[in-house]
Amino acid sequence: MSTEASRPLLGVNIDHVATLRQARGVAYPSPLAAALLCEEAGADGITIHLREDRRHIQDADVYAIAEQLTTRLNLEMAATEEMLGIALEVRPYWVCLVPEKREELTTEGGLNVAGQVAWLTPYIDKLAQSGIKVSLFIDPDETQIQAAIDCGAHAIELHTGAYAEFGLAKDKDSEAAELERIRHAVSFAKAQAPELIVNAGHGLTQDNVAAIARIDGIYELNIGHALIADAVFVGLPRAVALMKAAMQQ
Ligand SMILES: CC(=O)[C@@H](O)[C@H](O)COP(=O)(O)O
Ligand SMILES: NCC(=O)COP(=O)(O)O
Repeated sequence: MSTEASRPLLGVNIDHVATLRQARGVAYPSPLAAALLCEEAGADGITIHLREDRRHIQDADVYAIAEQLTTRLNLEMAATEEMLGIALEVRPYWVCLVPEKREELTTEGGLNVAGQVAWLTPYIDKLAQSGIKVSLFIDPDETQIQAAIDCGAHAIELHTGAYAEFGLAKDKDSEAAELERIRHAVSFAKAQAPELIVNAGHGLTQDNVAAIARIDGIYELNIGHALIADAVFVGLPRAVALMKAAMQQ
C-alpha cells in the first residue's frame, strides 16, 4: 500500500477543452488558458493529444502550450512521420505514442508494441536523440511491457479503460480483476526494468481513481475527459483540486 507521500502525480489532459472550441470553430475556450489554469491549480503536467484528424487539439495549440507551459508537456501522438516532424520541432518533455483509428470515438486499446518493435525502436531513438522522453500507451500486459522495454521506452502508460468501463457497468468482479491485472503489470514492469517510469490513464474519474492511485510504483495518472466534465460545473481549478483529493483517498 503506498503512503500519501508516494501517491502518483496528476497529468491533466485538456483535449476536451478543444473539443468544446471545435464545436463552433471559434477561438474559445482556449486550451492554452486551460493548461495554464490547470498548472496554477496544481496539475503536475499537461497532456494533449494531437490526433491525425485534428478533431480537438490543433497544431497551433501544441506550439503555444509548449512555449508557455512551466510544468511538463506530454504530447500524445500516433507513431507517424508527420507527428515525428512536429515532435522534433516542438520538443515536448514527453511524447506518448498511442494507437489511433479515425473512426474511434476515443482511444480503444493500447499500442501493439510487440508487433512493431522493428518500426518503433528507431522511431523512439530519433525522439530520444532530440532529448525527448518517450512513453508508450499500452494495455497492462506482460508481453507489451517487455516489448516497450526492448524498444527503449523511458516510460509506459498503462491503459485503465477496461477497469473504468467495468466500473461504469457495475461489474464489480471484472473491475476488481482488472485492477489486479494493472497492479500485477506495475510489479512486472518494475521487476523487469526498475528505472522504467510507469504511468496510467484513460477513463479515470473522481469515483474510480483512488484504487489506481494506491498502487505502489505508479508515477503519474493522466486524466482528462472526466476532469473537464467536472470543470463544466465547478470550474477547472476546483476540478483539479477535487481530482487530486480523490487520488489521496
Ligand atoms: C490515450 C488516451 O487514452 C487519451 O489520452 C487520448 O487522448 C484519448 O483520446 P481523446 O482525448 O481524443 O478521447
Ligand atoms: N492517456 C490518458 C489521458 O491522457 C486521459 O484520458 P481520459 O481521462 O480523457 O480518458
